[in-house]
Amino acid sequence: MAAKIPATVVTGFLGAGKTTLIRHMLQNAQGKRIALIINEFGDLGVDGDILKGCGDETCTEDDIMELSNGCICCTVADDFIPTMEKLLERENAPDHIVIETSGLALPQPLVRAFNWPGISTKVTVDGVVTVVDGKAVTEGRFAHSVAAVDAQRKLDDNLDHETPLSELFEDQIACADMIVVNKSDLLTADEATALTDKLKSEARSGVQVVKASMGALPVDVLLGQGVGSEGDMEARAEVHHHHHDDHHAEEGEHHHDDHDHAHDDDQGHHHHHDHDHDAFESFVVTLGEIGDAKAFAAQVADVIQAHDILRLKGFAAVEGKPMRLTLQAVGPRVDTYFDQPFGTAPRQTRLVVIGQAGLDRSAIDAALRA
Ligand SMILES: Nc1nc2c(ncn2[C@@H]2O[C@H](COP(=O)(O)OP(=O)(O)OP(=O)(O)O)[C@@H](O)[C@H]2O)c(=O)[nH]1
Repeated sequence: MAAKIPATVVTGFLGAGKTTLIRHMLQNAQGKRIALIINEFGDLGVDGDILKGCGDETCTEDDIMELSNGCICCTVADDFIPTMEKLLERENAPDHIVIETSGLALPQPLVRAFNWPGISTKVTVDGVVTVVDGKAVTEGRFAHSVAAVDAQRKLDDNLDHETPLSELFEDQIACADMIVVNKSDLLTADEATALTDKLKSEARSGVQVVKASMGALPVDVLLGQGVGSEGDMEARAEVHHHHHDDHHAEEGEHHHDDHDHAHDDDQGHHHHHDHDHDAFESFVVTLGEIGDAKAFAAQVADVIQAHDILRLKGFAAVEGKPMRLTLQAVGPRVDTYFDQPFGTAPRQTRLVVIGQAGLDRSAIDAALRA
């Protein structure tokens, strides 16, 4: 049986920066063929056009499918599943599928849909990425414009949950495998750290929380998480939701404020986009042979934990083994397997370490050598 195609679910409120993040990903896809499924809303949705105009040859118009019949999680069976089936029937299957949910979608029903017969054998959820508007959340709102989120809600006839924003936010956090604190260019370093720590404490253990500006994440960090999220739905419990008759009055009072400031961000006064490239760093550690594969994997897991490493991958030479040990780590999970003989290549261990800027390279290096 062919390997399952990995699918990444990108969720987060209206304006959090999902489209910006996906656009950055497409422009840095390194030849990966990515198909997009976008959940759009009437006039508010221009994401498809933005992404089609990204001009990247790894993503042609044919690779973008739009679901415009309303909230993806409320129309899973009618809309999402058939679209997915169509995509999977194609002759040249994509390397990766990325699904952008609308801001109001509950991610859980969508992820659960990957357990459906006909889908479950062909695709797996690589990871759920929740994009958070760092500025708005720091200021105690959830979205840049709560009024715009409410407008989106009203436009959607198919939306059958009137979940308060705070609960939607909790759901999006509870379902995340990676949380992106976006718009960190609008935060002070202290604010960004405080929010990151808070979200880490609220998320399930092992969930990566990363800061980003303009969704600029290395594609290696974003894709290839290999979680299989559909397999552990119990861990991603939804908070208790009230349906239909709920008046979610608590949100009403913010409307005026939001209106006044609705376009602040578009002025660009406080943006420091030239810092984007400093946000992540990677370096290579080269070692000689290692003694024992299992012990080394455990050691790597400890180093990852101690130094907040996002990704670590490469291969190792194991004493007495002719094969190369491939090592892939996402957060605290380390996968290893022997992939090919070294042949004439030097029997070295080479590991690429990826993390947010500020990694303590010499300490990491020393810990991996220990
Ligand atoms: N300052 C700043 N602005 C950002 C950042 N990321 C996105 N934006 C801006 O925020 C606005 C919304 O970004 P989008 O990527 O469209 O957000 P979205 O989550 O896709 O929103 P919808 O598709 O409408 O749900 C745009 O004007 C972006 O340029 C960021 O990191 N910093």
